[in-house]
Amino acid sequence: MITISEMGLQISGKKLYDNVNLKFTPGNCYGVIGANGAGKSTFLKLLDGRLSPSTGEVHVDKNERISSLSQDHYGFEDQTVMQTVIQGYQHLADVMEAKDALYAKADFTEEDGIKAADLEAEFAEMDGWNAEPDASQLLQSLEIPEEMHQQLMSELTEGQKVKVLLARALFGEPDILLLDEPTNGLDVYTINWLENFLADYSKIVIIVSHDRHFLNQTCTMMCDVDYGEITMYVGNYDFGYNQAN
Ligand SMILES: Nc1ncnc2c1ncn2[C@@H]1O[C@H](COP(=O)(O)OP(=O)(O)OP(=O)(O)O)[C@@H](O)[C@H]1O
Repeated sequence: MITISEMGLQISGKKLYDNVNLKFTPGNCYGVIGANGAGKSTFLKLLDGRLSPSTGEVHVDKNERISSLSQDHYGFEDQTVMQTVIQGYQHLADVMEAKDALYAKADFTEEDGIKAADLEAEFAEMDGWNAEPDASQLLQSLEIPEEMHQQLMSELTEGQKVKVLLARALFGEPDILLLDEPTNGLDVYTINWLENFLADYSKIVIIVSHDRHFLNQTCTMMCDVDYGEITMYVGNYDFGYNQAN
């Protein structure tokens, strides 16, 4: 769950939000709407900790993992497709790497054995043994075939990169999924696929999008950012629009 209490934010002397109080609960998909420059993307940055509020609090339950869709299409050029997806679950990727480094040691000590056992337990708890098959399945359902999974991101087309970054965000069932303009650069087939994926998702999803059709298909709640306030209402985009007019 995410709880926002008396939250305010000023950027460069400009008040963006004032005294915002909201709760986000699992099983809901929230659409964030508002005029250009109202503060929709900045709101996502407050949720995933890239920004801190000037006043009040943004509280995320301990042990809840947040995953954000990366907008940086060229940020992973020297990684393989598979690495890019798995690193979306950073802690899992770190444990995988630490384990591999330990086993690669020429002078593996008793102490290393104890460390390795701890890492193995943590790895199993995160369902690490299924990480590659799960990532592979996710990629294939996004039409990135198996023979591309060990290719470097630099070898992919722009459209393929967008799909891999989407797989990276969705990988490992994050507790909180933040999607800023997820339909940008996606073909109609993939947009439909994502709509179906989100319809079945039981965690918290928060989407910033100008794509009204997509918001109508996916959202159960809307957050309207307007003049420093964020108002939450039940329903999808059209439902809220009809209520307000
Ligand atoms: N790091 C920053 N420094 C200064 N101003 C910023 C910074 N980040 C955001 N802003 C300003 O805060 C306001 C909100 O920006 P934000 O990108 O959140 O808006 P938005 O609602 O997502 O807009 P759009 O729909 O155009 O993407 C804008 O006026 C923007 O210029």
